[in-house]
Amino acid sequence: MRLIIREDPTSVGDYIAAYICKRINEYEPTPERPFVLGLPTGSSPIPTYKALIKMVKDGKLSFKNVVTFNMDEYVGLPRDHPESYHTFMFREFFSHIDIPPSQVNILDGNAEDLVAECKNYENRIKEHGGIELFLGGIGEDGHIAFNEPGSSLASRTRIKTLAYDTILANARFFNNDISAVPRMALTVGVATVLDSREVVVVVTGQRKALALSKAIEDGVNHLWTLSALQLHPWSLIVVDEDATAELHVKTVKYFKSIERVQDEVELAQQQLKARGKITSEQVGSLE
Ligand SMILES: N[C@@H]1[C@@H](O)[C@H](O)[C@@H](COP(=O)(O)O)O[C@@H]1O
Repeated sequence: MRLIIREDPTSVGDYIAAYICKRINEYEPTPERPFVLGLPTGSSPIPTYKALIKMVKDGKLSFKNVVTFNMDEYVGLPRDHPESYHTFMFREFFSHIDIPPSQVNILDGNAEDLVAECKNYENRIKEHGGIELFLGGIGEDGHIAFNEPGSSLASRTRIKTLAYDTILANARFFNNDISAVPRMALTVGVATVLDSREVVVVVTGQRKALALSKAIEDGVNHLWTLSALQLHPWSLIVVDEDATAELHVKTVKYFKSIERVQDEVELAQQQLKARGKITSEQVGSLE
């Protein structure tokens, strides 16, 4: 696992957007071999989406050959509700980039058969050859997607009842009316995220500091589902200074030092690639 620390949420967004841009461009996606990208909602990824939109507008990046899978969706909220994750994703991102809407996958929280909807979603991901890079966010209780505390670390896409903490946290999007927050959601599972070839997680703000320390300084634990990332061979968490408030100084120093080494390794790999010694797929990463 790597941890990248940046000054504020805007710099975090810029870093992640540049990272995703690089990955997509290196992959050289085509209609036959699209780049499969997992995406989150929430306020934390908004600076990333803004930076990605700018890259598309500046002609540095295209989503024409990208297929996306969103992490989660509320159950029972009309698709055109301002707080549905469908609405969120088109408002904050998809409407501003060049992705064909047919390449966007978002769970349908109004499906007649929710269990079948979840099963089909997993199958669709498999049919696309799995997710290349899953971008995620976390809740204050350390949940990734809607994998609330106590979720199985082997979980797959399914229906979840939201934890009271999450309902309280998300009430801010529903005029602070707790009763308006849906009680259930469809969400990819922890194992669905872990199956992705690469996972990048955005964590910003002091209110996420405890979750971050539990996820990276304590052991793998289903009460802090982000901690499952410790089992992933290629994961990256990008945080702002506020989110590091609960980390040990030693932890922060360690991760800052490996960022420098990572840069050197990446440069050496790019040089090998430029000299035709390795392919794009072989350009590795340091864990
Ligand atoms: N289901 C979503 C999560 O996927 C998201 O990570 C979290 C964080 O939201 P924010 O970034 O607004 O703190 O919100 C919801 O709970």
